[in-house]
Amino acid sequence: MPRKFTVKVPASSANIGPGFDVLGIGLNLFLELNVNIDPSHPKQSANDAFNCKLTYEGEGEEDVPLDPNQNLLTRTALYVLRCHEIRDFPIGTHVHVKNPIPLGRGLGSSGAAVVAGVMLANGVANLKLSKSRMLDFCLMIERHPDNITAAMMGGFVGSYLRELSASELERKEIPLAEVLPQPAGGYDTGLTPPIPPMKIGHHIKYDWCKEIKCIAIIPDFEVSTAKSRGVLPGAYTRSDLVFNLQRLAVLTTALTKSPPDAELIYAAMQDKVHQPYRKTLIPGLNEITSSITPNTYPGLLGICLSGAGPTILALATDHFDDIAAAILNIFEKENITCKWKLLEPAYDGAVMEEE
Ligand SMILES: Nc1ncnc2c1ncn2[C@@H]1O[C@H](COP(=O)(O)OP(=O)(O)OP(=O)(O)O)[C@@H](O)[C@H]1O
Ligand SMILES: N[C@@H](CCO)C(=O)O
Repeated sequence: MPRKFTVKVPASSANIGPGFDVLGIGLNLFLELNVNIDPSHPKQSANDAFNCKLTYEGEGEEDVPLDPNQNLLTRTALYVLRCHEIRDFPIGTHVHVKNPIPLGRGLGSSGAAVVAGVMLANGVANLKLSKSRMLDFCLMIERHPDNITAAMMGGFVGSYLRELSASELERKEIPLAEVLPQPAGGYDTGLTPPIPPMKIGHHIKYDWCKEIKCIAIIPDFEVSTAKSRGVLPGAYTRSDLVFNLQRLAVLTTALTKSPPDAELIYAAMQDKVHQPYRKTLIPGLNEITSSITPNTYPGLLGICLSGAGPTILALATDHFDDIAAAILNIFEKENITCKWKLLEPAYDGAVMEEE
């Protein structure tokens, strides 16, 4: 019997200033997979490894590999399938990807792809995994929970990885290349995929004051998360950690209150753990986070780097065009062009709809 279903996964913004690797917001920009399984069309092109034909439109269409052996989405799905002793996609699987999330810009494109890959495996093989169990699989691949949790669960979330026992650590502290061998056929060499321990990630969904909108200013260059993590120090001073913890504690509640308190939120979105180090990768970041304030721009609540950058996230209740123009202007002085989007939280997170 032919089957059709759709998977939709939101973009996300992580950190929100002081909440490095902790806070995330799912955003209403959705990676979409249209999945069609028709056993009467077993093989359609030379690239159809593992019974899967992959087609793609949108952000990344020039660069994203369409070989299921190489593509992050299908490699993730194959990892989950192999953990359930399933070798291939069902015969005649066609996955069409529509992606509006820019790659390598700090809007959680890789987190969305990983979540979508896990949901794809769950859907094609009817594994009936809960969202919480699917999160475990995602966290084996992307090992900071902020984007992944926001993409899977939606809304404004705080998350942590639980401390694992020594025997669980043996299974989790596995090189990424063993979880996601590239090509995905690496499992054929006899490697058994490492099955995730249960409940690796824990999260809480905060309320969100609905008047607060999210302005994303997206520069036209990429900064890979790996590179942006590479510039961070291995240790911090106590005063810098306390600075962030104090603000984090205030921010998670400040963003739930109506009307929002701009002075409180602006100060609570300051950070000393990642943004100061990342300004070497993102020209203009320092000026943007220090010169555009609620005093000079009414309606603005706070500004931060989105995820690992280079996108800037501004939270605001009003005057969105003026705030975006001020940020675009600073980037322009650095010869950086940008596009911008007015977004809102994606409250429901990832969804699968069967036709
Ligand atoms: N839809 C997709 N299909 C296949 N691969 C993707 C897709 N989206 C992202 N990727 C892979 O993830 C990489 C980008 O991941 P990276 O973590 O560097 O940035 P990001 O997730 O966009 O930003 P951040 O983690 O800061 O929010 C891309 O270069 C590509 O390899
Ligand atoms: N918390 C992560 C988000 C990017 O994936 C970082 O800032 O590096």
